[in-house]
Amino acid sequence: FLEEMPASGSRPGLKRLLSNESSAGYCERKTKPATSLASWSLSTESLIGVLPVDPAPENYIRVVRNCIFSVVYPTPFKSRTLLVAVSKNVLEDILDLDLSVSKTNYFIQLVSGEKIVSGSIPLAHRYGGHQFGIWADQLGDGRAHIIGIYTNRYGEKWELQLKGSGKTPYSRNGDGRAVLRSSVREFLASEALHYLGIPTSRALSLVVSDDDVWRDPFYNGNIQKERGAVVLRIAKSWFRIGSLEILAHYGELDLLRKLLNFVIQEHFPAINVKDPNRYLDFFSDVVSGTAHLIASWMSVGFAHGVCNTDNFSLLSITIDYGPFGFMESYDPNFVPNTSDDERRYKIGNQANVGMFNLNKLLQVLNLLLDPNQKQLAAQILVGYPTLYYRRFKELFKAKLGLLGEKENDDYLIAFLLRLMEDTKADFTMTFRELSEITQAQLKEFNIPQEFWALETLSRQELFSDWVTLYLLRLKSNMNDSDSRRRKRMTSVNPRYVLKNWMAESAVRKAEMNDFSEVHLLQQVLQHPFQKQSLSERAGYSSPTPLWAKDLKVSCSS
Ligand SMILES: Nc1ncnc2c1ncn2[C@@H]1O[C@H](COP(=O)(O)OP(=O)(O)OP(=O)(O)O)[C@@H](O)[C@H]1O
Repeated sequence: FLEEMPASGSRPGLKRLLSNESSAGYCERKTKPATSLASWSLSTESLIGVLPVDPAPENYIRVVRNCIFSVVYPTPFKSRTLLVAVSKNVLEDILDLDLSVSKTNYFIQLVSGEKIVSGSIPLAHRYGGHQFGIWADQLGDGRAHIIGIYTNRYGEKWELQLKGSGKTPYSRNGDGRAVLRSSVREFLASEALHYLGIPTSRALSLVVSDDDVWRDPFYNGNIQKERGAVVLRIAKSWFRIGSLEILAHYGELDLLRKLLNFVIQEHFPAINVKDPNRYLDFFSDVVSGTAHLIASWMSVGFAHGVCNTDNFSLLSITIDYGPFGFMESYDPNFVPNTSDDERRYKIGNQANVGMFNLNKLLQVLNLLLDPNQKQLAAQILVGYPTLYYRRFKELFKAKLGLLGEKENDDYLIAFLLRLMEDTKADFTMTFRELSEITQAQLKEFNIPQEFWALETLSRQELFSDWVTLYLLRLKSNMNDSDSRRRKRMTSVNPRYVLKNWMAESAVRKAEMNDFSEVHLLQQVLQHPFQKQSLSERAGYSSPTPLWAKDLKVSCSS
């Protein structure tokens, strides 16, 4: 992780925005969540009142120019639908609705795309992007519909989007659908990242239908029948780097300016939209937000899997849960995406790919900058590696319980990661067990039997050297005690992450209409830092079961 970064540069002055705040930060609510949807309203007016819409009203696949959105209604499933899961936290704390609302017919109709809240005009967004490093031209929401924006009791605006809800003008060769398998994964993982404290889109609900959807999961001609599903997901904004790239590519510069001004005005309140340097400030925020986001992925071993520019949010939140994976045994070459033959999106390369994507954003912004601003923007990008590495180090120091700054901290972190790489020790559980073990136990190499990850790590002959250095470093923590260290470390080192085998186990049951493990994982992953008996019994902190040792995740969704 440490060696693959490009050389660092100077750090630009930065105003950090990003507020995908966790609900934990909310003050206690004064009003009760609504028990009916009767007066609950959604609208897309705040988008389409400002940003141009495709003049063609018909829903057919086409090249679209000079607009940001197409008006297009979701296509309801033909068969019956079933509500598989709901996030109570999203429903109550963000959307101000009582859980009882999710039991109503109307709710299921809304979250499956069968009905639209009266007055709200559903939209598909036009965007482009670089996929695997190559310009892909027009992409757009080919199976997603923004069904409205909700303004909650804090005045926050949240965009509600269905994924898997039917064809749009941007569907290209696709069927507009998503399958249950990938929808379970997106539903669980986006919520899991939120509870790990990582900025992300959230998921309100997961609906499955009996509609047939045909997929070739491993692109080997083995086509199988699956079931269509829809996730209702929410974000403050769904705009991506690709949202700007398409406008730059087609020379739609007035529209580019308009969209940028809109994004800044709506989502970057610290930037004055009249300031001639606003695009520089915006770039600076996106650069730091992206650096922080990727560092936080690394801190929990999360590999996004498809870091294309159309999957990189302008708000630096995690979006598009495709063939993502949480790394199990530590390996910087870990690639969750089976179709990424060149390993472009391996976990150890995510920070570099972030730089590539930010450079694509820079190329777009350069069209609107004067020569002096262009120079400054280039310097901002040069500062990205430093920002990334600083955040990475902060997070890994916290994972090791280190306070203050010591000369050898980099070495201590790199040394441990190297030991983990050599032994293939489990990433999540190594850090967790280091959080749970006492210094006295470590000193005596008295590793409790159930600490299987540390046991693996200890097989490396240099383990004892590392422990000696680590214990020495812990001594230099000011005003600390071992119990305080352990408490700190257990609050940042999760015991449970959504490993592929867990998601797969839940998916296999869900395909048989048994949603119990989806619900169990949903519950467990809301408290990833707390030891839970149900989760222990399910083996979620145990070594990967044998059946899942060579599990591969399909990229087709
Ligand atoms: N089955 C499908 N039908 C139509 N379009 C699709 C389908 N699958 C993917 N696409 C489109 O292909 C592009 C890239 O796909 P990708 O899987 O990265 O996106 P996605 O997961 O559908 O969307 P998002 O990034 O919003 O989560 C997007 O424009 C997406 O809308």
